[in-house]
Amino acid sequence: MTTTLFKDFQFEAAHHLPHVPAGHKCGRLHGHSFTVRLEITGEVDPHTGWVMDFADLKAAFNPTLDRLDHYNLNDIPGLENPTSEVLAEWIWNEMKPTLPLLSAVRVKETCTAGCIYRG
Ligand SMILES: Nc1nc2c(c(=O)[nH]1)N=C([C@H](O)[C@H](O)COP(=O)(O)OP(=O)(O)OP(=O)(O)O)CN2
Ligand SMILES: [Zn+2]
Repeated sequence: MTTTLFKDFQFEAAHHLPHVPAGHKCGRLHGHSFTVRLEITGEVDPHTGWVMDFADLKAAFNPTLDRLDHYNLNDIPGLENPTSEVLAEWIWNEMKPTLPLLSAVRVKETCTAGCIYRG
């Protein structure tokens, strides 16, 4: 039976959305405390009792997190239109090669808004 585990990460970043209608609040430069949840789905190893070590998940994501934290997301190649949807897919594409068990990326911009990308 498969099990899904997750780990949450937080980073601060600025962005604006270049394709919103004129006057839309998100066309202006502003910032968020973003939350990213990585989900990993796989078999629980009967010896270790885990799908993978949370510490290994953290170590795998840290280089990507460092590329996002305290940057203007619009300046990062691939994030010129940094909606939650685009960011979630971008993180998936960054992480899937090193985390083959990755099953979902959740991005939250605010306490009440976000999205989930499942590949
Ligand atoms: N589908 C999407 N819609 C919006 C995105 C997005 O990434 N995908 N992003 C934004 C803005 O980045 C905005 O900063 C966040 O939107 P919103 O939830 O409206 O922010 P508020 O904190 O102002 O929300 P309230 O609940 O109204 O206080 C916009 N839309
Ligand atoms: Zn925003």
